[in-house]
Amino acid sequence: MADVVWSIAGSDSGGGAGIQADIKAMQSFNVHACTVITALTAQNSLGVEALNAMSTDVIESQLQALIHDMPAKVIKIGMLANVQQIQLVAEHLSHYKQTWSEPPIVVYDPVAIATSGDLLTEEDTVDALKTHLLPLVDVITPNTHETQLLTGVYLIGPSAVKEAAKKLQSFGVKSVVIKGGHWDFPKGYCVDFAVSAEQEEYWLGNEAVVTPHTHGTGCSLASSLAACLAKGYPLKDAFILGKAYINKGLHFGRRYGEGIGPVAHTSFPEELQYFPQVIEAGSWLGDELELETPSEFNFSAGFASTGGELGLYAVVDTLDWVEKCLAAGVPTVQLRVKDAQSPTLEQDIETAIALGKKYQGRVFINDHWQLAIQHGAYGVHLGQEDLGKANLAAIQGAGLCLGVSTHGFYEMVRAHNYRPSYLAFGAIYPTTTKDMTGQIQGLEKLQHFVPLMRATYPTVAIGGIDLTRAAQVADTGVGSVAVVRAITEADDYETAISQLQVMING
Ligand SMILES: Cc1ncc(COP(=O)(O)OP(=O)(O)O)c(N)n1
Ligand SMILES: Cc1ncsc1CCOP(=O)(O)O
Ligand SMILES: [Mg+2]
Repeated sequence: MADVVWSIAGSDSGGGAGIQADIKAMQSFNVHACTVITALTAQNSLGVEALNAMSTDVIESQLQALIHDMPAKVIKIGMLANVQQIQLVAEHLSHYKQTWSEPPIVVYDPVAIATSGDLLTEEDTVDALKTHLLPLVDVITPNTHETQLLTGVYLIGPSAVKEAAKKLQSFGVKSVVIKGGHWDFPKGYCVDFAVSAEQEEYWLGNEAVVTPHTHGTGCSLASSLAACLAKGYPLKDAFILGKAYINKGLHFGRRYGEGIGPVAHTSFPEELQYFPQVIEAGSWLGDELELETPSEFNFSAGFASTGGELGLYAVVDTLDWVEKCLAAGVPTVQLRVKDAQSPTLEQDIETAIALGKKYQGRVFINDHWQLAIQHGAYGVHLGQEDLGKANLAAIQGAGLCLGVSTHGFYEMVRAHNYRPSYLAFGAIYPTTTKDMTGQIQGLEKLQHFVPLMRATYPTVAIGGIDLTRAAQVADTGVGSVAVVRAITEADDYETAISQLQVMING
């Protein structure tokens, strides 16, 4: 199925919000937008002059036209003008969810009040939304006003935001994204909260972009998030990309009429400056949000520098392979021993570090950071789940380099909080070396990861890379290619190493 997203929403004659914003945002993420128009607003940059709701027959005919010809991966819903519209759309969604072989993901941006302050829906709709629509919604993206309207929870602080999100989930919504654009907490910041269907909570935040040209931000965020979900990105990635897209759009927003202008529609965000921070416990924003388990880690200090890109990177599990790779001129080697009970673990780590010194190669130790510090390794490689467990301050204090695995945009922005020595992106292709189910990134995503991070970090691509794929991976501009089987299962490992080196280094 092609990446088709439907927008069920109102038309904004001023071109800044509603259907018009949705199409532009979806186009920026290279998905195809189909539209079902629920209302025609007569609107300009100064406000809403009239609202003409479509009859349910007109909405029904638009849905019928799309159902068989262009079924959606994601259905994004914006303005629903009255109870009849809510009931009709809910009936359709319920039917699609039960009968489509690939049921659509439903994203609902509960448009209630325009940026101008004008009401965009009849007042008796809240009960109908709760009864009919919310139980069918996979992701809801209300702003603070809409959250308060739907939940009755007044957002006086971070715990109230969490309480409101839980209440939305109690109405049947799976995941909740509460946008903090109108919240101004902490002062001058824009902080958003998300909780997933699995109850994982996280906050994203950045300094508020100061501009009057904010019309259409809500619709555009929900549409970019919907587009990313249609491309198969996990919600965390879709959300952080949506935020970056809006921040960039606010930066380039401009006036077209007498009043406030619309958020600009630009392109897939590939500039780190527009991305929000993933807020960690122990950081300044984390403290403001009263996040638990404050860590002693100094976020701004950063880890030792590798002095440049890492070139061919061999990930191996024996000393024999460490030595063969170093002797064949591989500049970066990782000892990856997954058996923490191995009786020779410490000895192997010590010897691998000594071999690195002998051959003047960089030897990273996977997982076993205490032994790496103890024996003076060049560096340590850790996964995302290790970031909260390992003593990063000790690794930093001992002057070791730190490499961090990332599997998507959210994780790489999170890793950026720690200012590591390099970032690894994976798995690019399916691999039999490690179970990476649900974490295959593909070349297209790598093409976005590299420009985002290359100016700030040495970059590494890993997972399923072999001689047939290394050239196209290197073409993305990634600084290093990490491989296991391409070396250890090669007929002639030395030839494989030299061929890989040529592909990577040109
Ligand atoms: C260069 C490089 N990138 C990624 C990984 C994966 O590390 P991690 O996420 O810690 O998983 P395990 O390797 O421990 O299974 C890596 N080892 N090296
Ligand atoms: C350790 C690891 N992390 C992500 S993919 C991977 C294994 C890569 O192995 P291969 O190069 O054999 O596909
Ligand atoms: Mg590991």
